[in-house]
Amino acid sequence: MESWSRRKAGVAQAVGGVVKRRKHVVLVGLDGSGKTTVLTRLKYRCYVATTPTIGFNHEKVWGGGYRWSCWDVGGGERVRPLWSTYTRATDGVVFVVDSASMGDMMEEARVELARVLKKSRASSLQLSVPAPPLLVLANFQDQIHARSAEAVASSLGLGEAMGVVWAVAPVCALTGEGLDDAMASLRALIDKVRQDYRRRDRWR
Ligand SMILES: Nc1nc2c(ncn2[C@@H]2O[C@H](COP(=O)(O)OP(=O)(O)OP(=O)(O)O)[C@@H](O)[C@H]2O)c(=O)[nH]1
Ligand SMILES: [Mg+2]
Repeated sequence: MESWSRRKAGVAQAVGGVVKRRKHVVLVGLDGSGKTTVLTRLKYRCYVATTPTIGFNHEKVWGGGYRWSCWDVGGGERVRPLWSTYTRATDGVVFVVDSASMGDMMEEARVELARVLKKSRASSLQLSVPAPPLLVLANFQDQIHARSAEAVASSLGLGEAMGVVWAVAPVCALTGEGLDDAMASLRALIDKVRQDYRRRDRWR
């Protein structure tokens, strides 16, 4: 009898493992910031030459020891209004930045980030789900003039007023440096947001 219930528990655990869903994550950011390079690096574990993304790319990838369903949306000015379609009800938003870019590009990134976060918060409110956390990838860290993660956070105006849980990770998509740590920290942010939301829900 005991061995039967233990076997049943084992089966339940195995099934639980299989049905556990991949976390859904969306890569957004200005054109040329390295989104597709990040995606292909996570998928193939090597550098793949890219061309500008017209629509989107989607891949199932591993990163930081977790499975992800990863959407990479083009960053050209004309397709940016489409970002919010992808960030709606996602588990996490990844904003990719060229840390070595000129000040006016950083300012453009700040404006676009604020815009996409505002829309993401609004749709989460509408769907009664927690706002997805934000991970900023401070990419191009191989460049000599690359800003540090702290400097990128400051240039993007990140702070408590953002209304979302956020973190900045220094990475280089060209070599893959920092990407696994970044994805692991995104997973931790997602878990924290879920736990906080459940805890708050219990007190309502
Ligand atoms: N040196 C360096 N080059 C990078 C890095 N990441 C990406 N690149 C290069 O930057 C260029 C643009 O990268 P993409 O990944 O195509 O940029 P994207 O954000 O997908 O651009 P769109 O699809 O137009 O939105 C490519 O030539 C990449 O090889 C990096 O960390 N360091
Ligand atoms: Mg691209």
